[in-house]
Amino acid sequence: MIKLTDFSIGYGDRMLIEGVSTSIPASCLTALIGRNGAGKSTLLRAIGGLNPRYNGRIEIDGHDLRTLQPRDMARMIAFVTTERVRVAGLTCSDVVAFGRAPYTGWSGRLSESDRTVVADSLSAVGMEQYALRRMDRMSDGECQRVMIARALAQDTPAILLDEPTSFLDLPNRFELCSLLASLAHDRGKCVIFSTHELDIALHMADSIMLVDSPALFNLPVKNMISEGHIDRIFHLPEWMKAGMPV
Ligand SMILES: Nc1ncnc2c1ncn2[C@@H]1O[C@H](COP(=O)(O)OP(=O)(O)OP(=O)(O)O)[C@@H](O)[C@H]1O
Repeated sequence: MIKLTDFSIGYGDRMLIEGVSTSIPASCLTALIGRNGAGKSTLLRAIGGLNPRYNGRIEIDGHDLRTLQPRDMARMIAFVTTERVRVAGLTCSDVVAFGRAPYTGWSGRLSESDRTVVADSLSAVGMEQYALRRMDRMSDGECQRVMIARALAQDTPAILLDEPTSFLDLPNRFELCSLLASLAHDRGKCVIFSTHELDIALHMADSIMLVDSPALFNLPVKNMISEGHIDRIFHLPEWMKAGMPV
């Protein structure tokens, strides 16, 4: 689904990731982890088409990212950032409807089928009853669900999320990750989310991408643990190691 070939990225003389080739498949929930400043957001933004200053090649479903037109790109990848859309007066439904922009004409007018997609997307994240509620009156957890509904409405094979669980309490973190897992497993999407929550990454994801600058490891969770990468990078205390999946 997403393929990096001889991929390098950095700022100035500082390489964050260098000479990496790897693939991230569809139907897979991948957690992107690494220490602070390792380059997680930089990598995610590059894959999402928001940072073209990389070397090598990024392919989405066989298309070179550099050759995709913005509208085609928006039909391939949805990006959920930590920013919240809280424009006064906008309803949740309005915000989710933005996700249909790659499919509507210049007027942005929604067809009947666009409206159905918006309603279905809100329903998929359990927010159908919030459709007409104002975004500026949503809690962080509710807001995050609406932003994911917007990504769903974009109807892309890949969804990238930059730290989607920050600001959420523990039950909501696990609930949100369960939702992401079901999008991957039941809808066949390629879902990549960056996180600092190691327990969530290790217990909820199928695969882990670990930025160990300038290397990038991309392995199933169990291999990532058994090969010692987690221990080496995060220096886990014994009590936490005991709770890791084996
Ligand atoms: N526009 C920029 N120009 C120069 N350096 C940058 C720029 N953006 C980020 N950096 C630096 O690149 C490094 C990686 O940043 P990035 O935000 O990708 O890391 P991260 O792994 O997401 O970090 P965190 O876990 O702290 O959110 C950091 O040292 C950061 O200071």
